[in-house]
Amino acid sequence: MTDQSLPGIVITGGSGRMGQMLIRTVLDSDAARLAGVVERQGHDWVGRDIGTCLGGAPLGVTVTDDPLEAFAKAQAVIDFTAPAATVEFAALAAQARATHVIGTTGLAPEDLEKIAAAARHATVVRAGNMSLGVNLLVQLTKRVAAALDEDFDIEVIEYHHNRKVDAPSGTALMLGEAAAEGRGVALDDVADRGRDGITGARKRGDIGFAAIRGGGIVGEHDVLFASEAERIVLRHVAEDRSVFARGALKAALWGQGKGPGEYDMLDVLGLKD
Ligand SMILES: NC(=O)C1=CN([C@@H]2O[C@H](COP(=O)(O)OP(=O)(O)OC[C@H]3O[C@@H](n4cnc5c(N)ncnc54)[C@H](O)[C@@H]3O)[C@@H](O)[C@H]2O)C=CC1
Ligand SMILES: O=C(O)C1=N[C@H](C(=O)O)C[C@H](O)C1
Repeated sequence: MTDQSLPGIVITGGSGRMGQMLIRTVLDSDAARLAGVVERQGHDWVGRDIGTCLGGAPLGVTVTDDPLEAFAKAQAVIDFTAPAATVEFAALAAQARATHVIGTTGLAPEDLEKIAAAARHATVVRAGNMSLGVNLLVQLTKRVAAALDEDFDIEVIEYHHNRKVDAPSGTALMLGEAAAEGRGVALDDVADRGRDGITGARKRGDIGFAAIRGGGIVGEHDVLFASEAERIVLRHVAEDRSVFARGALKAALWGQGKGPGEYDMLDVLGLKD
């Protein structure tokens, strides 16, 4: 029997790679209960019990395509879907006063504005990577970039599976932001996000990005600092998606009782400078 006093969590995009991992993580947790699962309209899981969708016994949670109805019965929403869906969910989670944990990447500036508006009414935790390791790497990147001058070229190289739809990855952008902050510059002024053809020599001070896509790679990120005489590489490898799901659940629980506002995983993990 599920303990109804535990915080109720809704997982959006429940059939996705992250959605399934998140559902299993919540079901395995002693600190939270699965309050709902949302999928897009027309998806063949809608109307079915999530336990049977996952190939097991019924769990008494029916997959719905009505996000507001699900959010209204929950304390938190964990959302790893797609930008258009996440913007819609941000407004609905705010309406339901549920903590909104956003893992979705590829968000455009106008999407971020809408999420910021929702965060005036509810707690939002958003990060392009929810793992402990990457968030430590963010802080390390900032420190190394601050310690080195522009004799060191900075490149962020990311590796992902062949189904990923956005580039650079959300993590690569977090690492680029950290490197820029360490250097005391704005990333928008120095980012070099695509090289093809006669590009000319590399511009001193630029922060470059490269995206590799292949097979089932879960997610790997290198931050390269290269001078004429030496190279430093900071690297994170996600061996499986559970690192993201565990971080997201931690964020959902951390958000309980927090006031409205937009937070990130550095807040959740206590890693802010
Ligand atoms: N922040 C982090 O730590 C991580 C972020 N991600 C990001 O999470 C997102 C999802 O990644 P994956 O699970 O690999 O993708 P996926 O394509 O396997 O899953 C996305 C799911 O969202 C569902 N969806 C789309 N629109 C919807 C709507 N309007 N309503 C309900 N459900 C909807 C889809 O049907 C699908 O099940 C991507 O943006 C990815 O970059 C992935 C891993 C870690
Ligand atoms: O799409 C993915 O898979 C991942 N997306 C996130 C990103 O864009 O950085 C995090 C992780 O690397 C996996």
